[in-house]
Amino acid sequence: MTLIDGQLIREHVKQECQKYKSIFQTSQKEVTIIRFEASENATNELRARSEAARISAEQKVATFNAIGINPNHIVLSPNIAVEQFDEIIQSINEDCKVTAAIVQYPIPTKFTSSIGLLEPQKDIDIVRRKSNNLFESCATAEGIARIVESYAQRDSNVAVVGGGGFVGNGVIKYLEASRISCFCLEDGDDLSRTSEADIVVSVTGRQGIFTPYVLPSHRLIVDGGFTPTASGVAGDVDRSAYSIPQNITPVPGGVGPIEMAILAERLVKMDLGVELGKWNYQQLQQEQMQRATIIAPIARVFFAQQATAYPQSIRTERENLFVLEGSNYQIRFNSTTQSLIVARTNEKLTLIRLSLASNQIETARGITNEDVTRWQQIQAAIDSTTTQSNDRGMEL
Ligand SMILES: Nc1nc2c(c(=O)[nH]1)N[C@@H](CN(C=O)c1ccc(C(=O)N[C@@H](CCC(=O)O)C(=O)O)cc1)CN2
Repeated sequence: MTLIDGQLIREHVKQECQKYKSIFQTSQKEVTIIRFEASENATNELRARSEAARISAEQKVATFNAIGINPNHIVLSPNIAVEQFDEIIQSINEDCKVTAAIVQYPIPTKFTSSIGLLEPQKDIDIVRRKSNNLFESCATAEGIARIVESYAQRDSNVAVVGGGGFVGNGVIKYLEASRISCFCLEDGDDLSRTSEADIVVSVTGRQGIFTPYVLPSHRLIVDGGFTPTASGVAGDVDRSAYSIPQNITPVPGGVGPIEMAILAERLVKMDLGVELGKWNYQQLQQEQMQRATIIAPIARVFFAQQATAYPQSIRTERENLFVLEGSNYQIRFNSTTQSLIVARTNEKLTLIRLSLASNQIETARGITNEDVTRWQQIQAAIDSTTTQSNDRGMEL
């Protein structure tokens, strides 16, 4: 089983967007993200969906910030008057600084007709549920279809479980446009019919419905569920079934970050009319692995050398966690898991995770060609140690 890393795609698209960042920053364009709080008498299910909307909205804020667009995150009470909400939508339509707007689902029913007022050219996530001349369906549906395309073969058949809903319906439209054979199953249908497919997409939002008992071995499972629970976030696929398919998008870390990548691509298209190149997950992954294969051994040797020659340069963050930090990168060594992590200083994202026990690269994402060049310079500095080092060792 291989876990498909949605963050790898998100980081790739973020990098692609960097060349437009200064244009966005200069123009001071904005994206509005509107979210409703759960009402006091909301059911537990509705509360969970509102919490998912909050998490998703915060991910959007981070994504838009990263590419130089100002996010304006508005949180509304479900008790405001419909006329008040209509005015908010009208002001978005009239404000030329606002490039795009997203209203997070769930949307209280009394506001659903107001969504139709949103200017179609600003509807980046097709929340009006009507395609505009830019996009066919919501970003989640496009992201799921793009992952399926990365794995589909000529004779593939895709089961879309929850295919009658908004996201599922969008997935089917995208797959049909790409001439990928698919069929729809509804929540409540016999899930064993997924055995007719080599790829399964599940967008029911029913946590853990895919247990090992209903899941034969597939080429790919795309889990579009996201249900916050007391013990963490759950997808439609039960954790106990993760080892069965050949490839699976995990929750969290799968479809969520892929959706953010699609929104970033869409923003570039909406605001600048630029269509970014289509990514293929397996190609991106290969590229990242190649870059990580160059960097990981350099990081390993560098950490070992610094730990031996300049032990004072290693910070003990926890009993089992030792950190070497430079102005560009951090190397973290976990003595319990025997793994080495390379990250950028001041960023949480793991670029590379290397298992020292197996010498396997377990994670590789967000690595640019510039990173490879920098690490090759570090390698050159290691090779000519005495000329480059000072009493703290070499700069990372
Ligand atoms: N108009 C829209 N409404 C809503 C959307 C949306 O995309 N457009 N999303 C849903 C909630 N949702 C899926 O159903 C969702 C939840 C979370 C994420 C996400 O980015 N998750 C990340 C981060 C997880 C974390 O920090 O714990 C991940 O999976 O890694 C995306 C979508 C609500 N309404």
